[in-house]
Amino acid sequence: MTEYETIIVETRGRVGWITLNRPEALNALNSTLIREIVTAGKEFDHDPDIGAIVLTGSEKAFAAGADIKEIADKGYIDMYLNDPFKSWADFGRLRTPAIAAVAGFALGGGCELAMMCDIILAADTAKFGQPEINLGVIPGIGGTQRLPRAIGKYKAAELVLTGRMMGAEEAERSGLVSRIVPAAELLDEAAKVAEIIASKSLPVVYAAKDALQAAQESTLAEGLRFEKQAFAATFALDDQTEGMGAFREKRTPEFSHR
Ligand SMILES: CC(C)=CC(=O)SCCNC(=O)CCNC(=O)[C@H](O)C(C)(C)COP(=O)(O)OP(=O)(O)OC[C@H]1O[C@@H](n2cnc3c(N)ncnc32)[C@H](O)[C@@H]1OP(=O)(O)O
Repeated sequence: MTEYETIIVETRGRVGWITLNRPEALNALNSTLIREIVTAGKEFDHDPDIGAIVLTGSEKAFAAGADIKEIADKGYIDMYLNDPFKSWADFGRLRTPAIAAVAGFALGGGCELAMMCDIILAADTAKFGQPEINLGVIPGIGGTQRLPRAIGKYKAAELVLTGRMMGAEEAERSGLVSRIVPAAELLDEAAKVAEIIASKSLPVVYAAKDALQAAQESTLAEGLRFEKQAFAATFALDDQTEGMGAFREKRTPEFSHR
């Protein structure tokens, strides 16, 4: 089992939990934290006994963005050729559904990390934003691409160009978060959602996630073609026979993940 310095990694049943743990810096994403989140995510992704991942921070901050103190003195070549953020692409490619449970600040890279997840549950204390413009830079790990897709061009432009933060209610109204829950219930709700997903057939969950991803990355015609194939492929699975058989027999399905 890998040892971690800046995150807490646990397995609860079929759910893998990653808790960011740099409270002194509001979970600012330094190179160690980035490496550890990506490593833990990939380890869960390779474990067939894990059916969902929850990613969370503290009550005060999910993550306050890239570690400004670590990158402040870097130059163009450091950021472009040596790209300290390139491993985030691996997190974005995880096949296991990831749920971001966000309380407090999710800013800059923190907001971008939440948007790499499939579901965002927000505590009523959550605050989202892309304040990079205040630092003389722009978002660098997907903010200018995923935010407009999530909340629309005009809302995203206002946030990215002004650096304004938005609270949980505005984020929910805008379509950035799946649901708001009272802060005290955030982790229990995230656990419930994750356990429900993890109770389904793993290959079918992967297929559903792939199809949802295709909706973000392709035209409607391409996405519909992708869905048609993926849907037909589920009929090759034992779990389709089990799921539909269980419905006919009025019992709960027992998926074998095959
Ligand atoms: C991914 C890419 C490409 C870009 C980015 O993400 S750039 C970063 C974007 N994020 C920000 O600009 C947010 C920066 N943080 C803040 O504005 C504030 O900390 C706050 C509004 C989130 C919270 O303010 P508060 O007054 O409640 O707390 P602080 O005293 O400011 O913070 C406590 C402690 O944490 C350190 N901190 C906070 N954020 C970062 C960060 N992003 N990088 C490094 N360190 C951070 C802060 O300096 C302070 O520690 P010290 O007292 O030891 O300085």
